[in-house]
Amino acid sequence: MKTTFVVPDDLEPARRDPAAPAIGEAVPPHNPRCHGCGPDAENGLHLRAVFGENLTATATLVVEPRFEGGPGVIHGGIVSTLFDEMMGLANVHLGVVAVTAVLDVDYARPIPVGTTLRLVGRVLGRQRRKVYSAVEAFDDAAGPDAEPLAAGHGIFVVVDPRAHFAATRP
Ligand SMILES: CCCCCCCCCCCCCCCC(=O)SCCNC(=O)CCNC(=O)[C@H](O)C(C)(C)COP(=O)(O)OP(=O)(O)OC[C@H]1O[C@@H](n2cnc3c(N)ncnc32)[C@H](O)[C@@H]1OP(=O)(O)O
Repeated sequence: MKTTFVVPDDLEPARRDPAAPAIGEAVPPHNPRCHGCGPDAENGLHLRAVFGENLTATATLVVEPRFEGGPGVIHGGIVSTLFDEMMGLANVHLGVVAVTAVLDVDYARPIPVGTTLRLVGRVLGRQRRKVYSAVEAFDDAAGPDAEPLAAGHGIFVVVDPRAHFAATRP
């Protein structure tokens, strides 16, 4: 990967919220209308992620023709959306509400329509209100040792949801 995103080397360890659903359980959607994970989002991505060890969340997604950008390949904006969402879902381990401040995407390989992607989001650590997270997308058919097709990083900032969404929630 050729990203220039810098992960600080002095991150504080992130701690799992004891009240979070157990490892192996589904990550609850943060908003039923969320375009990434919401079951009620018309035309949404409907990602279903599962909590994993080491503050990870994993999901699979088939690249449907409606996700096409260049001929026969996934649109880069869809990859960005998947990455934002998968890191946001991994952050649920922490029991905080954190919104995206920075999203960095390394598009390493073209991803053909029809590919089954395995998406793995992971919390790297914290720095005051910031949560640093990472994500990778693999061809699920390529086996466990395959290189990622794309990878990303994010900085999420912990907010008070009542104040942050006060003006916008229905
Ligand atoms: C009751 C209601 C129920 C609700 C139910 C729950 C809903 C749960 C929804 C979850 C959602 C997740 C889903 C996926 C994630 C999205 O897609 S979220 C949507 C996209 N993101 C947004 O809309 C965020 C828009 N931006 C903002 O609101 C504000 O810029 C932010 C991010 C909150 C930061 O503003 P702020 O609170 O004033 O923070 P500020 O004090 O400036 O900075 C705090 C720290 O972050 C750093 N920082 C801030 N911005 C940046 C930046 N752009 N670059 C680098 N560093 C930055 C600062 O430098 C500072 O760091 P330190 O000084 O500690 O080193």
